[in-house]
Amino acid sequence: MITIRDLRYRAFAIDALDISPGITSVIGKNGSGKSTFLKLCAGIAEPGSGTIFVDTLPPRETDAGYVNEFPDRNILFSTVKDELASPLRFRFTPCEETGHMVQECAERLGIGHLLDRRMGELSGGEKVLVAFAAAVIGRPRVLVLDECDSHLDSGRCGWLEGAIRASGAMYVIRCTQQMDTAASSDHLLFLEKGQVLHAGTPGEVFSRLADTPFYPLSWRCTP
Ligand SMILES: Nc1ncnc2c1ncn2[C@@H]1O[C@H](COP(=O)(O)OP(=O)(O)OP(=O)(O)O)[C@@H](O)[C@H]1O
Repeated sequence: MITIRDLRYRAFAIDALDISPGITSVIGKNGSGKSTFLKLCAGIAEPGSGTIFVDTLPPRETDAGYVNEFPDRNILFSTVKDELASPLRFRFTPCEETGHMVQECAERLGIGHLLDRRMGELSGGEKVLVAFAAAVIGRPRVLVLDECDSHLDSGRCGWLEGAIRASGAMYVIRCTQQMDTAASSDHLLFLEKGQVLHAGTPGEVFSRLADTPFYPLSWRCTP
Protein backbone atom coordinates (compact mmCIF):
# COMPACT_ATOMS: atom_id res chain seq x y z
CA MET A 1 0.00 0.00 0.00
CA ILE A 2 1.15 3.58 -0.66
CA THR A 3 0.13 5.56 2.42
CA ILE A 4 0.02 9.33 2.54
CA ARG A 5 -0.63 11.21 5.78
CA ASP A 6 -0.89 14.94 6.49
CA LEU A 7 1.08 15.74 3.36
CA ARG A 8 1.76 19.39 2.57
CA TYR A 9 3.85 20.59 -0.36
CA ARG A 10 3.49 24.14 -1.67
CA ALA A 11 -0.31 24.53 -2.18
CA PHE A 12 -0.77 20.75 -2.27
CA ALA A 13 -2.54 19.09 0.69
CA ILE A 14 -3.61 15.49 1.38
CA ASP A 15 -4.72 14.54 4.89
CA ALA A 16 -5.03 10.77 4.34
CA LEU A 17 -4.85 8.65 1.21
CA ASP A 18 -4.12 4.94 0.66
CA ILE A 19 -3.27 3.63 -2.80
CA SER A 20 -3.51 -0.13 -3.41
CA PRO A 21 -1.31 -2.02 -5.88
CA GLY A 22 -2.33 -1.75 -9.53
CA ILE A 23 -2.69 1.12 -12.01
CA THR A 24 -3.82 4.41 -10.49
CA SER A 25 -4.72 7.21 -12.90
CA VAL A 26 -4.67 10.81 -11.74
CA ILE A 27 -6.95 13.26 -13.56
CA GLY A 28 -7.95 16.86 -13.13
CA LYS A 29 -7.82 20.31 -14.71
CA ASN A 30 -4.59 21.98 -15.83
CA GLY A 31 -2.75 23.19 -12.75
CA SER A 32 -4.74 20.98 -10.36
CA GLY A 33 -1.53 19.35 -9.06
CA LYS A 34 -1.23 16.08 -11.03
CA SER A 35 2.47 16.45 -11.90
CA THR A 36 3.22 17.62 -8.37
CA PHE A 37 1.51 14.54 -6.94
CA LEU A 38 3.43 12.28 -9.33
CA LYS A 39 6.76 13.89 -8.39
CA LEU A 40 6.00 13.26 -4.71
CA CYS A 41 5.17 9.60 -5.46
CA ALA A 42 8.41 9.18 -7.44
CA GLY A 43 10.53 10.83 -4.73
CA ILE A 44 11.55 13.66 -7.07
CA ALA A 45 9.87 16.13 -4.72
CA GLU A 46 9.94 15.71 -0.93
CA PRO A 47 6.92 16.67 1.20
CA GLY A 48 7.24 19.97 3.06
CA SER A 49 5.57 18.14 5.95
CA GLY A 50 3.76 14.85 6.47
CA THR A 51 4.65 11.44 5.11
CA ILE A 52 4.42 9.28 2.04
CA PHE A 53 5.42 5.63 2.22
CA VAL A 54 5.56 2.94 -0.43
CA ASP A 55 4.86 -0.05 1.78
CA THR A 56 7.46 0.69 4.48
CA LEU A 57 9.85 3.02 2.66
CA PRO A 58 9.73 6.63 1.45
CA PRO A 59 9.72 6.90 -2.39
CA ARG A 60 13.39 7.99 -2.49
CA GLU A 61 14.40 4.67 -0.94
CA THR A 62 12.19 2.66 -3.29
CA ASP A 63 12.98 1.48 -6.82
CA ALA A 64 11.02 3.97 -8.91
CA GLY A 65 10.86 4.59 -12.67
CA TYR A 66 9.68 8.03 -13.79
CA VAL A 67 8.75 9.60 -17.13
CA ASN A 68 8.45 13.39 -17.15
CA GLU A 69 5.61 15.17 -18.94
CA PHE A 70 8.14 16.93 -21.18
CA PRO A 71 10.23 14.50 -23.29
CA ASP A 72 13.42 16.61 -23.22
CA ARG A 73 13.45 16.67 -19.41
CA ASN A 74 13.92 12.88 -19.32
CA ILE A 75 17.23 12.98 -21.17
CA LEU A 76 20.43 12.41 -19.18
CA PHE A 77 22.80 11.05 -21.85
CA SER A 78 23.49 11.78 -25.50
CA THR A 79 22.78 8.38 -27.08
CA VAL A 80 19.77 6.10 -26.77
CA LYS A 81 22.00 3.20 -25.77
CA ASP A 82 23.55 5.15 -22.87
CA GLU A 83 20.18 6.54 -21.82
CA LEU A 84 18.73 3.03 -21.59
CA ALA A 85 21.82 1.68 -19.84
CA SER A 86 21.95 4.46 -17.25
CA PRO A 87 19.50 3.02 -14.64
CA LEU A 88 21.46 -0.25 -14.73
CA ARG A 89 24.87 1.47 -14.55
CA PHE A 90 23.70 3.55 -11.56
CA ARG A 91 23.12 0.20 -9.81
CA PHE A 92 26.56 -1.12 -10.81
CA THR A 93 25.10 -3.86 -13.02
CA PRO A 94 28.02 -5.64 -14.78
CA CYS A 95 28.75 -4.32 -18.30
CA GLU A 96 27.95 -7.55 -20.15
CA GLU A 97 24.61 -7.95 -18.37
CA THR A 98 23.80 -4.28 -19.00
CA GLY A 99 24.46 -4.65 -22.72
CA HIS A 100 22.29 -7.73 -22.91
CA MET A 101 19.44 -6.11 -20.95
CA VAL A 102 19.54 -2.92 -23.06
CA GLN A 103 19.30 -4.93 -26.29
CA GLU A 104 16.52 -7.17 -24.96
CA CYS A 105 14.48 -4.29 -23.50
CA ALA A 106 14.82 -2.16 -26.65
CA GLU A 107 13.69 -5.01 -28.89
CA ARG A 108 10.82 -5.98 -26.59
CA LEU A 109 9.57 -2.37 -26.57
CA GLY A 110 9.99 -1.89 -30.33
CA ILE A 111 12.83 0.66 -30.21
CA GLY A 112 15.76 -1.61 -31.17
CA HIS A 113 16.20 0.46 -34.36
CA LEU A 114 16.82 3.58 -32.25
CA LEU A 115 19.66 2.22 -30.10
CA ASP A 116 22.49 3.90 -32.03
CA ARG A 117 20.68 7.22 -32.48
CA ARG A 118 21.41 10.44 -30.58
CA MET A 119 18.73 11.44 -28.07
CA GLY A 120 18.62 15.03 -29.33
CA GLU A 121 17.69 13.86 -32.84
CA LEU A 122 14.62 11.81 -31.81
CA SER A 123 11.02 12.87 -32.32
CA GLY A 124 8.92 13.73 -29.27
CA GLY A 125 7.18 10.34 -29.29
CA GLU A 126 10.48 8.49 -29.79
CA LYS A 127 11.95 10.32 -26.78
CA VAL A 128 8.94 9.25 -24.70
CA LEU A 129 9.36 5.62 -25.80
CA VAL A 130 13.04 5.68 -24.81
CA ALA A 131 12.16 7.36 -21.48
CA PHE A 132 9.53 4.68 -20.85
CA ALA A 133 12.05 1.94 -21.66
CA ALA A 134 14.61 3.54 -19.29
CA ALA A 135 11.93 3.75 -16.59
CA VAL A 136 11.03 0.05 -16.80
CA ILE A 137 14.38 -1.56 -17.69
CA GLY A 138 15.29 -2.04 -14.02
CA ARG A 139 11.87 -3.55 -13.17
CA PRO A 140 10.85 -0.79 -10.71
CA ARG A 141 8.45 -1.35 -7.83
CA VAL A 142 6.83 2.03 -8.54
CA LEU A 143 6.32 3.30 -12.09
CA VAL A 144 5.31 6.96 -12.40
CA LEU A 145 4.20 8.21 -15.82
CA ASP A 146 3.36 11.86 -16.38
CA GLU A 147 1.16 12.12 -19.49
CA CYS A 148 3.35 9.50 -21.15
CA ASP A 149 0.62 9.05 -23.77
CA SER A 150 0.46 12.68 -24.88
CA HIS A 151 3.16 12.36 -27.57
CA LEU A 152 2.23 8.88 -28.81
CA ASP A 153 0.14 7.96 -31.84
CA SER A 154 -3.11 6.12 -31.15
CA GLY A 155 -1.62 2.70 -32.00
CA ARG A 156 1.24 3.26 -29.58
CA CYS A 157 -1.18 4.48 -26.89
CA GLY A 158 -2.99 1.14 -27.04
CA TRP A 159 0.33 -0.70 -27.03
CA LEU A 160 1.48 1.35 -24.01
CA GLU A 161 -1.36 -0.05 -21.88
CA GLY A 162 -0.07 -3.59 -22.42
CA ALA A 163 3.54 -2.50 -21.83
CA ILE A 164 2.58 -0.84 -18.54
CA ARG A 165 0.82 -4.01 -17.33
CA ALA A 166 3.79 -6.12 -18.49
CA SER A 167 6.32 -3.91 -16.66
CA GLY A 168 5.75 -5.89 -13.46
CA ALA A 169 5.61 -2.67 -11.36
CA MET A 170 3.55 -3.21 -8.23
CA TYR A 171 2.33 0.40 -8.27
CA VAL A 172 1.75 2.41 -11.44
CA ILE A 173 0.81 6.03 -10.86
CA ARG A 174 0.09 7.91 -14.06
CA CYS A 175 -1.73 11.00 -15.14
CA THR A 176 -3.49 11.30 -18.45
CA GLN A 177 -5.85 13.61 -20.28
CA GLN A 178 -7.40 10.59 -22.04
CA MET A 179 -10.44 9.69 -19.95
CA ASP A 180 -10.99 6.40 -21.78
CA THR A 181 -7.45 5.43 -20.77
CA ALA A 182 -8.16 6.52 -17.19
CA ALA A 183 -11.33 4.41 -17.26
CA SER A 184 -9.24 1.28 -17.85
CA SER A 185 -7.26 1.81 -14.62
CA ASP A 186 -7.73 -0.05 -11.36
CA HIS A 187 -8.01 3.13 -9.28
CA LEU A 188 -8.74 6.76 -10.06
CA LEU A 189 -7.94 10.04 -8.31
CA PHE A 190 -9.55 13.32 -9.31
CA LEU A 191 -7.57 16.35 -8.18
CA GLU A 192 -8.76 19.91 -7.80
CA LYS A 193 -6.70 22.83 -6.51
CA GLY A 194 -4.03 20.61 -4.98
CA GLN A 195 -6.46 18.30 -3.19
CA VAL A 196 -7.88 14.84 -3.89
CA LEU A 197 -11.56 15.58 -4.48
CA HIS A 198 -12.60 12.05 -5.51
CA ALA A 199 -10.86 8.67 -5.05
CA GLY A 200 -12.11 5.19 -5.88
CA THR A 201 -12.66 2.87 -8.80
CA PRO A 202 -13.17 4.50 -12.23
CA GLY A 203 -16.90 3.70 -11.92
CA GLU A 204 -17.14 5.42 -8.54
CA VAL A 205 -15.16 8.51 -9.52
CA PHE A 206 -16.64 9.02 -12.99
CA SER A 207 -20.17 8.69 -11.57
CA ARG A 208 -19.41 11.96 -9.76
CA LEU A 209 -18.11 13.57 -12.94
CA ALA A 210 -21.00 12.65 -15.22
CA ASP A 211 -21.84 16.27 -16.08
CA THR A 212 -18.26 17.36 -16.66
CA PRO A 213 -15.83 17.14 -19.60
CA PHE A 214 -13.95 14.49 -17.62
CA TYR A 215 -16.60 11.81 -18.21
CA PRO A 216 -15.19 9.23 -20.69
CA LEU A 217 -16.46 9.61 -24.24
CA SER A 218 -16.93 5.86 -24.70
CA TRP A 219 -19.15 5.73 -21.62
CA ARG A 220 -21.34 8.55 -23.02
CA CYS A 221 -21.91 6.51 -26.19
CA THR A 222 -23.04 3.45 -24.25
CA PRO A 223 -26.84 3.09 -24.60
N1 LIG B 1 8.40 24.61 -9.59
C1 LIG B 1 7.25 25.21 -9.24
N2 LIG B 1 7.26 26.30 -8.44
C2 LIG B 1 6.11 26.92 -8.08
N3 LIG B 1 4.88 26.49 -8.46
C3 LIG B 1 4.82 25.42 -9.24
C4 LIG B 1 5.99 24.71 -9.68
N4 LIG B 1 5.60 23.69 -10.46
C5 LIG B 1 4.26 23.74 -10.52
N5 LIG B 1 3.80 24.78 -9.80
C6 LIG B 1 2.38 25.18 -9.63
O1 LIG B 1 1.69 24.15 -8.93
C7 LIG B 1 0.38 24.00 -9.47
C8 LIG B 1 0.17 22.56 -9.91
O2 LIG B 1 1.06 22.31 -11.00
P1 LIG B 1 1.13 20.87 -11.67
O3 LIG B 1 2.18 20.93 -12.74
O4 LIG B 1 1.26 19.86 -10.62
O5 LIG B 1 -0.33 20.77 -12.33
P2 LIG B 1 -0.91 19.72 -13.37
O6 LIG B 1 -2.24 19.30 -12.84
O7 LIG B 1 0.08 18.66 -13.65
O8 LIG B 1 -1.12 20.63 -14.65
P3 LIG B 1 -1.14 20.28 -16.23
O9 LIG B 1 -2.37 19.45 -16.50
O10 LIG B 1 -1.25 21.64 -16.84
O11 LIG B 1 0.14 19.59 -16.57
C9 LIG B 1 0.25 24.99 -10.64
O12 LIG B 1 -0.44 26.14 -10.18
C10 LIG B 1 1.68 25.31 -10.97
O13 LIG B 1 1.79 26.62 -11.49
